[in-house]
Amino acid sequence: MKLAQVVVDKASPAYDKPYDYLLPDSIPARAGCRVLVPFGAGSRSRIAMVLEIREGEAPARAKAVAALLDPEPLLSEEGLWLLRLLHDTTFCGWFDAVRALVVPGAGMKLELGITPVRGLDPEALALLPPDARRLYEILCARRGAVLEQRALAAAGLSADAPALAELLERGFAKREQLVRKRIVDERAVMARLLEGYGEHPHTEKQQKIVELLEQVGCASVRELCYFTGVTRAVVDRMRKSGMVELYEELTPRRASPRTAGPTDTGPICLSPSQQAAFDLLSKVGRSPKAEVSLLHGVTGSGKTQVFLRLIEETLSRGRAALVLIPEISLTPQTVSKFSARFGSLVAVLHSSLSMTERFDEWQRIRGGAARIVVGTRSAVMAPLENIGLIVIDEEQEHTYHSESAPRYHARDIAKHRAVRHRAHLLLCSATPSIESYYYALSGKYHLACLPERYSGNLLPEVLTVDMKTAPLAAGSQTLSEELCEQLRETFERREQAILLLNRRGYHTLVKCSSCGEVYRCPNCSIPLTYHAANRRMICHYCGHSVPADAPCPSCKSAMLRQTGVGTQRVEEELHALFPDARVLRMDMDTTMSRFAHERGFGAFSRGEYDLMIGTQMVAKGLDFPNVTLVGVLAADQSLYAEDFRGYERTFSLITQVVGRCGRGDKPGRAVIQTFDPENRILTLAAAQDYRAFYQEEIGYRRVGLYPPFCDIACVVFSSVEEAEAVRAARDYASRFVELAREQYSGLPLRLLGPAECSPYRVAGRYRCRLLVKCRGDRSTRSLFAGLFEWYYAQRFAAALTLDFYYDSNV
Ligand SMILES: Nc1ncnc2c1ncn2[C@@H]1O[C@H](COP(=O)(O)OP(=O)(O)OP(=O)(O)O)[C@@H](O)[C@H]1O
Ligand SMILES: [Zn+2]
Ligand SMILES: [Zn+2]
Repeated sequence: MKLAQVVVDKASPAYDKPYDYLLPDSIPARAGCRVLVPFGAGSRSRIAMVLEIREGEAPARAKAVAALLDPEPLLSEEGLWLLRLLHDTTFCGWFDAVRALVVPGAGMKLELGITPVRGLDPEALALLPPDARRLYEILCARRGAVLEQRALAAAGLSADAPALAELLERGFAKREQLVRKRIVDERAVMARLLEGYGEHPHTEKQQKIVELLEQVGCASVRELCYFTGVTRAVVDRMRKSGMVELYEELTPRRASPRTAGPTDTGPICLSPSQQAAFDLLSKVGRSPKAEVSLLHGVTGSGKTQVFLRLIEETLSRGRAALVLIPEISLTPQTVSKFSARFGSLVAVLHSSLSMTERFDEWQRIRGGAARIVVGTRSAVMAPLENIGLIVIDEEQEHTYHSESAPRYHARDIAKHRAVRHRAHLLLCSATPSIESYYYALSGKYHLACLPERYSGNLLPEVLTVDMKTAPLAAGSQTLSEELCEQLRETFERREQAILLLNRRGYHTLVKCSSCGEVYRCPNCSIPLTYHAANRRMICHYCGHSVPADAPCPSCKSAMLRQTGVGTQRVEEELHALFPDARVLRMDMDTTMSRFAHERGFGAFSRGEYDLMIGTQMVAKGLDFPNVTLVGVLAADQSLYAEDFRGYERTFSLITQVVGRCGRGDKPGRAVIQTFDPENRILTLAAAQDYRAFYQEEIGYRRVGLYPPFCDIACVVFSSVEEAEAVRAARDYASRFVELAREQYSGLPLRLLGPAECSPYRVAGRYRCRLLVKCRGDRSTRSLFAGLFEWYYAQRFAAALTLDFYYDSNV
């Protein structure tokens, strides 16, 4: 008896596990294919992923697989292995993992459709209320099943109108499930049935198409062939005999800016220190085992050139390369470097691609046409084969950690894949994570260094301005005289400047001038931010907004005064101070549209602006040779995060932004404005002394027991009911202590909390947190798995959610 072990989409957590189904001989499913299976109450069809097919005894009351959805496996053997890895290490739902591995263009979903029951007694029809009758007539006028929402909309009825329930109850219509495949063809040739199709004699194959079209109304020819298993010729014959008509539907699509052939084909010449780093790394890359290296190079040292050479070498050995970059805003520059050198061998994957583009790229990777994949976090799952090199640029960036399920860290997945492929994993950064540097020093990683800039320039000279005493520029509340003087000189020399302000909006706080109350979001425990563009106060967590002239919520006084600064405010001050300077603002508000980054950075690099001001997206990775001044406003901002990585992040941010200037042939200078000039982190970042920062920080991590000396698991409970979140966190904590004592007594574990998250309330939900310091081994995972099982058996209120983050260190 053939059995298919499957995991099922939309299974509730308590039932989310592999199940065995009988696999009839008529269904040629393989591991990695999706199938339809009867599941749950009423045995409705659900989409499922086949993990494994084997011969075995059928379990009692086993059900059978109902249909095959993918004739070719969607997940390769490695894909299935990654699926298990994601599930077992991040404790996500099985289908969360499937979705992380499968490109959305290949996704499908089940939807509810309704079909009318035809040929009923006209008298019975006449007795229906008018709404129900209209709906019934609309259903009858269409072929096959109609999506519920669509039918209701066509009848002008709301979703809760009784008409639909009436039709269903009285047997005038049936509900049925439709599988909708969401493949997006570039230019889809669509097919639909023509009037009178039933009168033509037709073959069995043609009957299959008729049935499918009766069900879905229309479908692309590709989908028709795919689902029915017939060839295109069958459809063509039906067109000739007048049963179906074919028509073209254009899905809008952006021409990819990728150049076809490489435009930069000359040899990559390396400086002596780049050459030395390359020689070391290339030797590591030839090792028959998986290896990890850290390339630690100061800002502007040319790390990109070094790994471009490594990629070239990897390709010449017939192996593929995967390159991860932290943020989409950095993509245009990096991608153009790659396509210039490798042309269409490069595939690009990031989250702001359209479905079609992503699906195209995914197919080029799977088909082997693309041998280099460049992308953000999720690209680490790319179905690339025979990987020889994985590069993670700016490896310390938190964007490599996924904030929704599956909550994986790209670096962890990359490590596992490197082992599987016996590949070389190369981590690059000017400010590596403390963990990576620790491993590099301890010999677990290979370490290559680029101690000086490619241009031969020194690192920028840094001036720290104490905002408690320094004079402000005339008419400004945010810019010191010193910074303005530097800006003036830079503009006079026709050079460019970058200003970093780590907050968006105009003024951050909105305060009542009579009672002093700060205007807070009613759903979240954080203050609202004023945005001049639409004159509203907005919550950056949940999007809640109120008009700027709303009265004070506690005293109803209309007097609301704003304090603090944001990018818009600084932009206005700059316009007043430097009326001739061309200022480009880059923050989340100005770059919402898909191509805004490309346009903005492109214009800046062509010299169309003198000054770029923005949030952290202007701080990292960018390479503009004409930038000679960097200013940091409110440098202390991110120092006070409660997270243990707060210092690391601040150090990195400041070092990186300072590193944006003086990269060409002219020296750079940076001005850091702060209220806390004595602060150690700031002083170290100003000196750009990574080694000294590391020495301090690693001592603190060792004493406080933080990574790399342990792993950290974070369990967050949230609910609209405060008491519920608190109780769940407490119960979980006591269950944890019990289990740890009874079954895992030898494990090194430390439980902290429950404590309130910061902010405590987001989008109306209260959030409580437990921290567990632990060691990332099998027993620890089994302890957490046991706790999950316990949790789902507790029948906590459905509105309560548990989020689990595991912060492992490579
Ligand atoms: N071997 C080389 N040949 C020609 N140009 C080079 C070479 N190495 C570096 N450069 C140039 O030096 C500049 C800095 O290089 P790159 O952007 O790779 O630095 P980086 O180490 O990635 O810096 P950061 O960490 O600050 O992003 C770039 O303009 C790059 O083109
Ligand atoms: Zn007030
Ligand atoms: Zn809010």
